[in-house]
Amino acid sequence: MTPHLLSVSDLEVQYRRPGQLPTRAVAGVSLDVQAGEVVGLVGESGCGKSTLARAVCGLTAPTAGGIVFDGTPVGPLRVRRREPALTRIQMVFQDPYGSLNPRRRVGAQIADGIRIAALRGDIPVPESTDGPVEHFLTRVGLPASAAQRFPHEFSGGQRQRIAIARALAARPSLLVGDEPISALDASAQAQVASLMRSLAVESGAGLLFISHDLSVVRLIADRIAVMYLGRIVETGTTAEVWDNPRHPYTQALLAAIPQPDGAGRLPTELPGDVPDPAAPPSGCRFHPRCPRAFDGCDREDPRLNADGVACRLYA
Ligand SMILES: Nc1ncnc2c1ncn2[C@@H]1O[C@H](COP(=O)(O)OP(=O)(O)OP(=O)(O)O)[C@@H](O)[C@H]1O
Repeated sequence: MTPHLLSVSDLEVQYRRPGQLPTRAVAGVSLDVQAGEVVGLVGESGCGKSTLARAVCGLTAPTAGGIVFDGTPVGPLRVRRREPALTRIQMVFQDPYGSLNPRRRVGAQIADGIRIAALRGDIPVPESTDGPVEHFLTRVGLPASAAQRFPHEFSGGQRQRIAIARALAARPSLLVGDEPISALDASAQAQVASLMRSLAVESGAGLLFISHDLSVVRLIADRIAVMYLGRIVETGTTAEVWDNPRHPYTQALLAAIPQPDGAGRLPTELPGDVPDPAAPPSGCRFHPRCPRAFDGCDREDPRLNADGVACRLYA
């Protein structure tokens, strides 16, 4: 069997602040991504998606568990030492304003990615980066003239395309998109998501695409993992999760997607907000909001079963 490109096992990430209870933002997550595969990670704000993404990229230290990327353990120390192998993970963030340098021309920023790949020895050091920069701009649907301009001269969607071009220029084998479309207007969202999918798949890279929007994720993902309060509560192929959601939380997420006729897709409503991960509910973390909770859900804490669902209804 081919080893996974990315293998996350039983990962825990806690934030500790003096005088406060530790926040277990990621509370035992296992997740794999294969080369050429698109995995969508969905869940409400605060469920730990960004923390998981940052740990995968070596930007946040795990408290327990492991992350192995292409046979190499990932940890902040390895990233700080600038281990070349880990530059094969490239991240696209929610806010391209924050991730692009406003004072540098777009071409120079994409050239940084090209130099990263050259330093790693994956491509020869180019005599000039002009040609490769134009190539990556074209791949993300921007004209060559964009290289001479500055980020503020572009729309949000175009800036995100620039961030994607810069990430791709570093020849990643794993692309991690942390809410890369949530700051974009509706018309740009599906375009940018589809672009990330096609460019990742064409180059044989894996894509971990994080979003709170299940309706966009299902357009591009091969598999979906649904996260709730630091845990994955359901995982399966996109068709399985979309057509036959089993966990009451997944059902509720789907129910919240507006339909053309104004009605929800499923007759389920989800009360309340995601609880504070510093003081999670006892038993199943979802039980206080679960419309299908029954006796014992406040005591037993279900883990993902062999069918990819963490719920006592399917024990
Ligand atoms: N640096 C930090 N220090 C303390 N707590 C943090 C820190 N970063 C995140 N948290 C907490 O960890 C939990 C998970 O946050 P995280 O940002 O990973 O979730 P998310 O699902 O990505 O949400 P969002 O989409 O709003 O970013 C939240 O309760 C958040 O308040």
